[in-house]
Amino acid sequence: MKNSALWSHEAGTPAGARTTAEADDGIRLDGEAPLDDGDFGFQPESDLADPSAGEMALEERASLRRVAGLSTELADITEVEYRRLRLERVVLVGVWTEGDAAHAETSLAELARLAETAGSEVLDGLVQRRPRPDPATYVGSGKVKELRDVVISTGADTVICDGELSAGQLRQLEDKLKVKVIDRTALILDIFAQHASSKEGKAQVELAQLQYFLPRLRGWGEAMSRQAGGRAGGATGGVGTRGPGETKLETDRRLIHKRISKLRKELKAMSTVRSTKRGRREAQHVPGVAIAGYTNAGKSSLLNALTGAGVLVEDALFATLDPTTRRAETPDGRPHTLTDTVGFVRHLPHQLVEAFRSTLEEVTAADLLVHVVDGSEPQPHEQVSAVRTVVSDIAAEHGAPVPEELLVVNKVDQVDPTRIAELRQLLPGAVFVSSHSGEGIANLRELIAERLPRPDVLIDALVPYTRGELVARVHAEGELVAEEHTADGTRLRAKVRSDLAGALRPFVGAG
Ligand SMILES: Nc1nc2c(ncn2[C@@H]2O[C@H](COP(=O)(O)OP(=O)(O)OP(=O)(O)O)[C@@H](O)[C@H]2O)c(=O)[nH]1
Ligand SMILES: [Mg+2]
Repeated sequence: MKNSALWSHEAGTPAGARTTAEADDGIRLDGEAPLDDGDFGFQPESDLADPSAGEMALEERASLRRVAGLSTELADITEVEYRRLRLERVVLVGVWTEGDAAHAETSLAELARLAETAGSEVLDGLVQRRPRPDPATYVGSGKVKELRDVVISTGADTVICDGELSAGQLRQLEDKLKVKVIDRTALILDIFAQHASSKEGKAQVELAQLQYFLPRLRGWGEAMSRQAGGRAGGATGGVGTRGPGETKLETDRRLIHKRISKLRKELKAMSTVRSTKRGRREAQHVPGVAIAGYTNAGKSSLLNALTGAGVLVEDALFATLDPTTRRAETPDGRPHTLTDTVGFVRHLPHQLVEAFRSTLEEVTAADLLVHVVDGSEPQPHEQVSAVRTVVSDIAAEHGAPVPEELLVVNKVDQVDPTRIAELRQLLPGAVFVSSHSGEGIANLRELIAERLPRPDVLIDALVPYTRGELVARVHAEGELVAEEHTADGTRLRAKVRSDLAGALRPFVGAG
């Protein structure tokens, strides 16, 4: 008992929950009141007259929230109905293996945010302190009964575990708890499924879901179909009937494998289109800036603040899945691109990292990484390191160097000055901005300009009038020092990149 205190969150969001010792082996976290309406807390910005593309997308998303049980191309596979999880009233449970109480609390609060983003109502949250998750039931077997009591007393229909569980763990827990059990990975995949809107995004999510699902087909599928049978009034067999037979499982597995390879092929074609586009930008020597960071840090808001792009902003996790690229100019007039990217999270499911490879390449292919951190978060440095881990993993996988990083602390309008002073210590070298108030944005533009790669070869050339396209390229790509129109052509002194310098070589020193 000593090391296995069950913690409890009352209904509602545990963010900012108080901690009160209750008994020697148990602590109850009395949370705040539950969110009173089914809304997800978006405050439309009243100062914007026209709805931007992002706002329209948001409206659309809001009106389409929680569509359950959609059939898909794979509808003949029994388990596929679970690909869109029907989470309604959930109890969260985590195993706290290391770190202090605050860590356990933050982790569960994040799980609650994820669950709410997926559209469910969080009824309670429990954390068990133990050295490692139980191999059979995730929480200790003794605690499963306690968890069952919480499920009964709250009327929950789903339990969400704060980790990635094996098929066996999921099945055993479902057997004992008699409600649906899912893990953090499935929850994140569900959010991605709800938010995917482009063809590429949808294919990426489906691939990730199938890959997650495949190894869990047998054990989990059995429990699931039994449960579904019970809920659906016995259509596929009531409680106690067996799951899909071995032959059925084999068929399902084959179908899923087939679908996976089809998706892989499609994604490969789409990624070629994306890299061709990027290649064209690179060929034009337009430097690329990627805006990356933890989910909900304000990456899309920052893109909007820097370019007026009007992309979707939402107080939800993983609002952005499709990268948006906008052209921008430095204050001294140099063109570059800014790309808003998909957010990161602690322990980003590896299936998603793999499926979203081409999207994530936008990050590692950038000349500069603007790494956005939410300054109002209690543990921003942990989010910073979670992001850096994913970025360096992707870079290593591609054999690419990690792009230079500019750390930006956002939402300073929500942070008091003492905390800002603390953050300056904690995150040295960071720039402080507010995408909402515009504070620090001009300074950020200057810093981006400073950090962007500059043309570095100084040339002095006399370009004949028949080669006007070279003069145009110097204007577009280089930094002009002096220009003079002579009888023999245009005399240019400029700083350019090495390949343009090469093209100009025949005319260097000709005057
Ligand atoms: N107070 C305040 N809120 C901000 C600021 N920037 C963004 N937000 C809010 O933070 C939430 C998330 O903003 P987004 O721009 O959607 O964040 P994101 O990083 O793109 O999120 P994902 O795409 O979901 O990963 C929204 O509710 C924004 O209104 C800021 O400077 N100040
Ligand atoms: Mg976003």
